[in-house]
Amino acid sequence: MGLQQLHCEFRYRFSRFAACMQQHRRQERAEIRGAGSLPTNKKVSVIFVLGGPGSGKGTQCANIVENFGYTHLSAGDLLRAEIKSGSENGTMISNMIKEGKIVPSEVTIKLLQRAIQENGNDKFLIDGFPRNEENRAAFESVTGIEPEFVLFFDCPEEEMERRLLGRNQGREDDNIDTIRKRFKVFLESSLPVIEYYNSKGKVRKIDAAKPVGEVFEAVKAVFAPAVEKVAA
Ligand SMILES: Nc1ncnc2c1ncn2[C@@H]1O[C@H](COP(=O)(O)OP(=O)(O)OP(=O)(O)O)[C@@H](O)[C@H]1O
Ligand SMILES: Nc1ccn([C@@H]2O[C@H](COP(=O)(O)O)[C@@H](O)[C@H]2O)c(=O)n1
Repeated sequence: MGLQQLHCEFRYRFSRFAACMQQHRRQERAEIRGAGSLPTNKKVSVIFVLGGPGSGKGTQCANIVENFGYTHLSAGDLLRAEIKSGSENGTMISNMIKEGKIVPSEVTIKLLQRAIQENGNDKFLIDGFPRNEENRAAFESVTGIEPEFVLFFDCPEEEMERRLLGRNQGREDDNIDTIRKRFKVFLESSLPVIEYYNSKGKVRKIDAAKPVGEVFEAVKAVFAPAVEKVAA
């Protein structure tokens, strides 16, 4: 075999190998979707709601739901419900939450997938997710969903600490030791995700240190133009 023939043969074999790999990866992604009973063809619009612990995400999500027709999915609430349900992952999740650590993405994503699938709405506020780069990349590759934008509640630590210590909802992670751990995780793992979306022009930053009503005025200004566009 001449050198040129050898080169052609190599190129042919390599292109077959590359096509094979591509097909394998496509199949793998489809299988993961199926395994999570994910909406394979449900078209949804998603907004990620991010911010430090106690920045007021849940409070503002309730206002957005009431005014703009979204469904609120809190990753933390779904994890707490999973513990209560007696799931085999319950003890692991409970230990992670007590330590302020981030639960493995596959667990949280399955819960989010199920909640999206079971809900009749097609507009979701996903609160407290993605919490780190692994959450972000896994969600995108498993669901193929990209957020419309990220609503970021920016609040100083002292104010968040004051709010969490006064929340009084019996949460096991609202104690000073766990709160400090959660702040550390937010700074080290969650802020980089917000920076990632910021570099793509997707972050809508809200000054969350103000009173609830004033924060919601700023939130409305983010949502209202989108609603006006649909109505026009
Ligand atoms: N703008 C605000 N001013 C004062 N208190 C607030 C404000 N927003 C929320 N709060 C109060 O602060 C506490 C934390 O708020 P919320 O639960 O909405 O925060 P969060 O960001 O969802 O917290 P987490 O991430 O821990 O779930 C609650 O007791 C809430 O009533
Ligand atoms: N994507 C997530 C979201 C939450 N957690 C764990 O739940 C705790 C409470 O979350 P809140 O949003 O309700 O404050 C959080 O500290 C994590 O332990 C998670 O692992 N992954």
